Amino acid sequence: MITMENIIREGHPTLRKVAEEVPFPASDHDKDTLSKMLEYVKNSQDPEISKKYGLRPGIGLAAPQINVAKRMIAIYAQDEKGVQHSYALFNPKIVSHSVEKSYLTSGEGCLSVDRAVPGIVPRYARIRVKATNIEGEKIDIRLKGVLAIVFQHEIDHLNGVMFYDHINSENPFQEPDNAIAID
Ligand SMILES: CNC(=O)c1cccc(C)c1Nc1nc(N2CCN(c3ccccc3Cl)CC2)nc(N2CSC[C@H]2C(=O)NC)n1
Ligand code: NI
Repeated sequence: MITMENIIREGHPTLRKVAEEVPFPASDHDKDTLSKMLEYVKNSQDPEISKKYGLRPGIGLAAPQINVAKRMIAIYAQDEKGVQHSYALFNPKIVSHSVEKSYLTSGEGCLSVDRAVPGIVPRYARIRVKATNIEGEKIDIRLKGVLAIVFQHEIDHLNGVMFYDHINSENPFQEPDNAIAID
């Protein structure tokens, strides 16, 4: 299982690399890695398992965070209706997005960042993502709310981008124009 020892922290060069596309069909090794990434995110949200293994909670994880420079992400999050969503994806790509922005009013955290970095992280409010799931099926999904935010945060990791790269350094709490605040 993946634990915090497997998660690299800011300063490690892999976090600033552009990750490689996963060739198809995905190898059993890559499928196993992606499955373990989803298992981490689920475990990290379980009070007993996260306590037992000292896991920091998260709703998303990208392969570069476990020092694997491949385009793989795992997401386990509830939408605003409380519906649980689970994604283990190869080669996710944002194919279109809204002009309108959104942001988490409490800012963003990252399992590879062992400090709070206060500030508003402007994201696209709605995105369309194409990817291949762990079963090898092509998916084409439209996302909004927290799911849109976590997808953008994790896809950023595949391009060597950290959430705080988006924070306005002059005024970290400046609300972006035309943006939806998400609590
Ligand atoms: C600096 N302020 C803050 O961190 C911050 C502070 C307050 C609120 C928010 C909303 C903040 N922001 C923030 N909180 C989260 N969690 C809230 C707690 N939760 C969780 C915790 C326990 C059990 C189950 C779960 Cl579900 C896990 C997820 N996650 C992210 N991000 C940014 S996008 C990727 C995602 C991620 O997984 N990061 C590790 N941001
Ligand atoms: Ni992160």
